[in-house]
Amino acid sequence: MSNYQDIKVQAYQANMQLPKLGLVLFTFGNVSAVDRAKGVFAIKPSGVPYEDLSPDDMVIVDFDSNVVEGRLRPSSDTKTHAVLYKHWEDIGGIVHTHSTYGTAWAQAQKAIPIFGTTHADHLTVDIPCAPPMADEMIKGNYEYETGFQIMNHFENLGLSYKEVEMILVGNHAPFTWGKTAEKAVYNSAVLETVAQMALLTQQINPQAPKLKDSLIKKHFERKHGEGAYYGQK
Ligand SMILES: O=C(CO)[C@@H](O)[C@H](O)COP(=O)(O)O
Repeated sequence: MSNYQDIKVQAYQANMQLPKLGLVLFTFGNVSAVDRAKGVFAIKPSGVPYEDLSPDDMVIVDFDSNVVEGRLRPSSDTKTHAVLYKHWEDIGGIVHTHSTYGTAWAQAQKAIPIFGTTHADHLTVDIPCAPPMADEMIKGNYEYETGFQIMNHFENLGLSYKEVEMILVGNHAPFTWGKTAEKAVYNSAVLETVAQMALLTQQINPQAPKLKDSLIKKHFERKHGEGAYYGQK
């Protein structure tokens, strides 16, 4: 039995949610789960169909992207996950998908506007879209630089990764994170449904206004504020 069995199982189970939720096709996408005490994370191997995966196939990697344990090559996006784990100390899981609607907004290089209460139930700002990667980053350490592209965009916008757990990378696709891999998958599903709703909203009414501040506050706070009353005690 591996010393990292817990995170291997967490990463495996979270990865298997992606095709179930319709967030990936073929071998697209990847999920990782971290063990902060051991300084490693478990991530999907690269290019292996979801139906062929088992917990033992998850690859254990440290925050400098060195493989610590595993028979298979880790996800091609491993360095992006490693950069985010290294610098954003509270996150426990990361997801990358090429889900259709989220990716369409990323390809259009547009943040997803906060049009409705579904969006405000989860975050109070537009879902940010980082600029596409510059040529020197693409020629250099591409996936590593993608991690910094994400972090720099959060810093430029003055956003906290603890409050906004999702981003689009321009020309590429969504990344989400959370306290656990399971929460990061939930965030990917939220991003995708909100992306679809926003696109339809703009098609129906190209001048659709964004949600007013009072409704943003009401919906976010009734779920996440001090006096939250959404759901059961
Ligand atoms: O971003 C991409 C492809 O552009 C990747 O996310 C793949 O969709 C999945 O790659 P592996 O995790 O299997 O290497």
